[in-house]
Amino acid sequence: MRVAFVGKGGSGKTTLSALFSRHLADSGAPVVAIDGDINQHLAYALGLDEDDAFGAPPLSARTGEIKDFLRGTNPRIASRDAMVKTTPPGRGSRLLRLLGDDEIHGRHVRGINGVPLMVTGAFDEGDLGVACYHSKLGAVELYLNHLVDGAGEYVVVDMTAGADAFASGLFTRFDMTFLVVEPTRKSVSVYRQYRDHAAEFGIPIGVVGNKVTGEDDLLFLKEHVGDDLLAHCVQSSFVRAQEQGREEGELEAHNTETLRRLRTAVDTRTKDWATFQRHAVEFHLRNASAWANEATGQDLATQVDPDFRHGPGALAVSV
Ligand SMILES: Nc1ncnc2c1ncn2[C@@H]1O[C@H](COP(=O)(O)OS(=O)(=O)O)[C@@H](OP(=O)(O)O)[C@H]1O
Ligand SMILES: Nc1ncnc2c1ncn2[C@@H]1O[C@H](COP(=O)(O)OP(=O)(O)O)[C@@H](O)[C@H]1O
Repeated sequence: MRVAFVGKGGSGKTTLSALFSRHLADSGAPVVAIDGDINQHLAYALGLDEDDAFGAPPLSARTGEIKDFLRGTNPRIASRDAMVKTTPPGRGSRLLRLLGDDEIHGRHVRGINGVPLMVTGAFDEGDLGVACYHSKLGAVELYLNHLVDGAGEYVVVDMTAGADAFASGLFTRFDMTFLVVEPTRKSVSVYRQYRDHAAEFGIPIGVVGNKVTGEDDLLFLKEHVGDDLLAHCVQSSFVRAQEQGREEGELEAHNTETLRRLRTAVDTRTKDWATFQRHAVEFHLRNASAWANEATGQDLATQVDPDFRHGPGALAVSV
């Protein structure tokens, strides 16, 4: 199952992505966390020392190689240059198992305190004015498009909620999207925007309140978020201590219960591979006509393999 944490910057996406990934990993579940936030902090939130480097290349540094690997022998994708981030898998494409023995997991995953993590890479000065952050997310979208994950396996992506998420089909690649919302008007307005986009495509979302300090905060969230409010985290002295470099205490019981509820919300979803692939194709065709046909000089609609059925059955025959 794939889970995204989105929200306004500073709302606590990274913190909750780290706590949730750790919660899953501690239970023994296979999990891959992915840092897709413009502020690349997830490794540190998982406990990497501030002075240490992550130690594996960011996905965005190897988008070309990743395209070559994933296109495999798919005859509809002639080269890496013809493959864009929305190019859906077809017969001959390489499909991935979670944490499988393949070059993407092998090269890009590093375990941080027991949580396998991949990172998209920082938006650096070289990118200013020449690229948008969504270019960094292309490899994540390709990874998710080619992954065949099962129940009880988890991918947790820490992601910005900005327009970048909607620049491709990335926001449709998840079984559940958790919107992290603080009890503030700004945070609620980001929720409303995201909710409206998600509703247009039938994307399941749930709101997680965060940094709740009392009854007034909770009432504010209930009033503005209503039934979308799945659970909330209270202001956490455990999180604050970690931020201050102190490993002490345990996560508050209320917050642990919230993590359990989030897991239940994910576990009660059922995978619908046909809809997943339909969305992939739909967004590929949109991107093809909006910019990608022109960018590649090809008719990218021909990349769609009408006889490909995504899911565990396709994995069995993948190269
Ligand atoms: N949604 C959307 N709308 C308009 N233009 C877009 C969009 N997505 C990507 N692009 C531009 O296409 C170029 C390649 O994009 P990416 O590097 O993100 O990805 S990929 O080619 O799909 O792998 C790249 O342009 P250049 O930076 O000029 O190469 C992107 O800015
Ligand atoms: N429940 C919480 N209790 C205490 N501090 C929190 C909580 N959630 C987030 N924070 C703090 O708020 C700040 C922003 O959180 P972060 O996860 O980096 O946000 P985002 O990823 O959405 O930008 C960090 O300093 C983090 O430690």
